[in-house]
Amino acid sequence: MRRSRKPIVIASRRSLLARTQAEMVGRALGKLHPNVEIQYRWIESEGDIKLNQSLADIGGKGLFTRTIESVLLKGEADIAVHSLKDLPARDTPGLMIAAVPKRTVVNDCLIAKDGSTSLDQLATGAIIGTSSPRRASQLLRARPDLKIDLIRGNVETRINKVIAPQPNTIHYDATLLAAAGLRRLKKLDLAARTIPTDIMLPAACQAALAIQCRSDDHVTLTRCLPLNNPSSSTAVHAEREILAALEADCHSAIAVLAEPVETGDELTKRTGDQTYRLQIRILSPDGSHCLEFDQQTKTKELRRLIKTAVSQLKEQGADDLLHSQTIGA
Ligand SMILES: NCc1[nH]cc(CCC(=O)O)c1CC(=O)O
Repeated sequence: MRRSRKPIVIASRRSLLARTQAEMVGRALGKLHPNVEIQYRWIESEGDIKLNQSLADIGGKGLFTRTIESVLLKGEADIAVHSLKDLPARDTPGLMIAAVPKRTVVNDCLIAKDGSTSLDQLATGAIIGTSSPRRASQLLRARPDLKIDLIRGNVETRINKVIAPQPNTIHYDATLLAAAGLRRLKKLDLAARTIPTDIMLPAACQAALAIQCRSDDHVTLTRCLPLNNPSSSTAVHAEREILAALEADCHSAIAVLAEPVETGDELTKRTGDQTYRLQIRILSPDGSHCLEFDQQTKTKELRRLIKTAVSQLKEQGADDLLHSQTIGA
């Protein structure tokens, strides 16, 4: 086959999950543009190098993504593929999200050494490895007896730290991981152990991928556009708007989920007049205080609902909860 057009260079982290995701996007782009060569640039991010420290301590959310973003800004790649939940809520100047592919299962999964598949099966005082304030506070809200211990490393490392620990290392009874990542890594038995969202609401943008490019690169933008799923995109942009408006950071125990509600109604599908359910949960580190928002609206009213949610949560004291110190700090 003749490959005459400018190649598409995709930048991504080197971790197995990041690589798998980048290759999923690469394959989809290859199918759309059979005459365009797809190349990859695998990049070591700061977050992957400083694995023994808490994410919150070493620079927070942007850590995994900013090295890759700088490669993109320098023109050394055309596209970056990220887990959208790892991207800061506001776009880096000069870059934009060109497409959000269809989002898969949003839940977290319980990975327990004894095979427990729900929180109530865990032994009293079980030690749960997580460095996520969101997961820790919701765990403690459901089960105040649990002990939380910091855990870091990529997905495979964390599974091994629980299931097959090295001698003389910290013992963990369980950890929580996103089902979406486990599925992409083909760990389907573990991905089946989902926790319902009424107990464990996911992080904003969990399970969604971001295909990012330079805002002025119209060729690449146009090439990526067919990979965009409009309802997943609307949902995650709503979630990012909420994080930005609340100025949530990596210390914040906040969960946000905007979900298209299945009405099954043909007219709704045709007119795109989709209903979204917006859920927000903000907690104190120990889970004893919890602010919640849960309402539905149509696409065209979503902006207004976000504003209502943000002002309501702020009135109820969200700022104090969001900026109090949590585990890992
Ligand atoms: N911060 C790590 C990270 N970023 C995205 C995912 C999972 C995949 C996703 O949410 O798309 C994970 C691991 C995890 O939380 O289990």
